[in-house]
Amino acid sequence: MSFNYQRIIIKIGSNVFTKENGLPDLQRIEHLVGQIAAIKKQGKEVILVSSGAVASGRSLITISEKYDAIAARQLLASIGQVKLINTYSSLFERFNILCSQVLVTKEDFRDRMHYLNMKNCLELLLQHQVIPVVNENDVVSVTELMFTDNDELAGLIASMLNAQALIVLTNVDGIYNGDPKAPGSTVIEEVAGSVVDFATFVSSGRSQFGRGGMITKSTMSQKTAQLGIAVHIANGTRDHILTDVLENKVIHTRFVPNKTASGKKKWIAHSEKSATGAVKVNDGARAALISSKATSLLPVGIVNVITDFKKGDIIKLLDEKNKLIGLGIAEYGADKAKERIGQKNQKPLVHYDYLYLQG
Ligand SMILES: Nc1ncnc2c1ncn2[C@@H]1O[C@H](COP(=O)(O)OP(=O)(O)O)[C@@H](O)[C@H]1O
Ligand SMILES: N[C@@H](CCC(=O)OP(=O)(O)O)C(=O)O
Repeated sequence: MSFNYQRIIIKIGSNVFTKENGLPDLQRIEHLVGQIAAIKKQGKEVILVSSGAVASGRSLITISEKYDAIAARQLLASIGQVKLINTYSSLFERFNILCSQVLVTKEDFRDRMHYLNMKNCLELLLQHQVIPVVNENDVVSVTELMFTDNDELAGLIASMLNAQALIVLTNVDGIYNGDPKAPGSTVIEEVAGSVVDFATFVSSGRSQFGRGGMITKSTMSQKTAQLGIAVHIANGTRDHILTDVLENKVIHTRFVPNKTASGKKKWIAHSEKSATGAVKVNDGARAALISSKATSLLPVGIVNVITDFKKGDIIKLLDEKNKLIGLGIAEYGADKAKERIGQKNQKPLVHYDYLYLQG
């Protein structure tokens, strides 16, 4: 059985982009671009999230050791991103495909305006048959402003664009049930349903040029799959890997997407700690929500926005006595919710399918 996804995010990790000597692996990149072009020619939409700015910078300049790691990374990435995008651009050109550069920061996912600008631009690029090449803006993202790594960024892009699948290419065959190098460790081929604690068998160590390691891949993949997006973790250093993953012909790890609304609710139920915003609802809304009828939270029943949030965030629903009634995914951000407080005939703030009510 092959996977017939229409919108696919492909993430190329530092370790796939880079050779052992820290320089870009141009042959590998060329081979991957050929496969992406073939996928695109089938009428599918592809968004590429690619690491490699620092590695590309390293191939162009040597910098003195007197600079600290942060300054060195900024400098290398700033120089290297030009080379990275030029490399992709000239390789895609061979297939008459246009690609574009999209550099983002963590802040762009927190700020609603930035979020919508980014989403609208990516949609527009896809409508114009362009392959967006996304990377973190390493020049401005330093220390706490940074994504854990580009896996986190790829997961956010996948849910923002409602992709069917995210393929994460790394330098191992998938997630192993122990140390990948230890004899007897095997690749976990399928992760479905209940939440798995990967920390028990995935070590926090990362490979030579990676940033987050396999733990962030596992956490991000579980979250993304719970939102209904399939995640495949596969070995990008193997030939024909993308076509083989899509044809289900190669061993790798697949996180089965949660297709049921109840599964999504289950995931939301575990997400109280990640809830960013909170709204207070009136007694009428409370009664409607906890009744046996499937009811969404409408602005007419909202009394107050207590803490701000953006579209897609998990928010807490509190009653008039500040008791937690449930959690849900916001269909729009706090600004719009505030404008609509108490108004009739408005779009639900939380759709029933994305609403979990405390028992
Ligand atoms: N249980 C495990 N299964 C697979 N890889 C693991 C595991 N534990 C640790 N790793 C390490 O995670 C690395 C991949 O993550 P990372 O360094 O972030 O790569 P990338 O740059 O491709 O994102 C592997 O090279 C491997 O050494
Ligand atoms: N943005 C950086 C890469 C960040 C990073 O290392 O991410 P990852 O490949 O996921 O470990 C770059 O382009 O060099």
